[in-house]
Amino acid sequence: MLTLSRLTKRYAKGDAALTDVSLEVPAGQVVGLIGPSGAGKSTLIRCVNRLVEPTSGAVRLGALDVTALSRSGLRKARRRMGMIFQEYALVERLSVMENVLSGRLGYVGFWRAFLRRFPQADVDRAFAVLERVGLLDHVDKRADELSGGQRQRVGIARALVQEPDLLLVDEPTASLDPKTSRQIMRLIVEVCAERQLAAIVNIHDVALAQMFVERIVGLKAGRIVFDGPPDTLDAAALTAIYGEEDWSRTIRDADDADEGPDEADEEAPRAPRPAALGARAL
Ligand SMILES: Nc1ncnc2c1ncn2[C@@H]1O[C@H](COP(=O)(O)OP(=O)(O)OP(=O)(O)O)[C@@H](O)[C@H]1O
Repeated sequence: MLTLSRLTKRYAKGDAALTDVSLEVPAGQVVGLIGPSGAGKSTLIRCVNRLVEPTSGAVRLGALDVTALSRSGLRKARRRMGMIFQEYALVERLSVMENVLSGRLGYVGFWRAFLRRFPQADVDRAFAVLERVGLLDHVDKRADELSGGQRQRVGIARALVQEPDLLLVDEPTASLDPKTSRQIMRLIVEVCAERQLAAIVNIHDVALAQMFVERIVGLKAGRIVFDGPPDTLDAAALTAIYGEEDWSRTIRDADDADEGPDEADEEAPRAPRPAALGARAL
């Protein structure tokens, strides 16, 4: 369980980017974080692993108070938090396998990492995650020989090889075509279910989020203004998040929601809709 309690971030000279954000994400749940540009989505994700230091409030992962950790404690805690980026953040001249193994750097000593002598158990783990993301045939390819979708699969494998409890995902599909975007979202949701990972996915594409995640959180000007299942994200909620607009073409109505994505061979996992997770009017 990831717990954010009254998380606030005020950048130097800036207004508050996050104000009193409280959120609980249980193991296995994928939250789609939506909101207009500048709403604080990236700041929120980065405050969780303290790439950005929160000004106040607390982040807990299970029983661990991440906000109270020293530098060395934080290094260890970050092993438990996999991060996936929009631009993949791969080392272009390194192979797929080497990029994935870099996810184990938090576990191996400096010299082993420097000499790229990873323990066999790490190599075995890397093969296993590469098989899961469908890249076993590409392990020796250089990262710069891959398509965008394949690169993002490497990014996902690198996060998974850490054996995290939590995935922090920042715009994973922003550089991908619509079909590849669905495949990547599907993969993220599936691996979170398989491994019982909590995840926060920062995503601009509302329809894509609605298609795959079981819970949507809407941020506006650093505050949570919506929290509920995707089929409760109606015109009023979208207006609360983004402002006045004709939302009729954006909203997936209940009938569409039951149909799921259109490719028969790529049925999206039906996100559970826990009865307890009602929309919060905020
Ligand atoms: N390093 C920084 N220094 C000062 N202000 C910042 C910094 N990073 C972000 N901000 C400000 O904090 C606010 C939230 O920014 P953030 O990048 O978290 O929003 P976002 O919702 O992720 O936006 P986008 O969807 O455009 O990526 C914005 O007003 C932004 O200008």
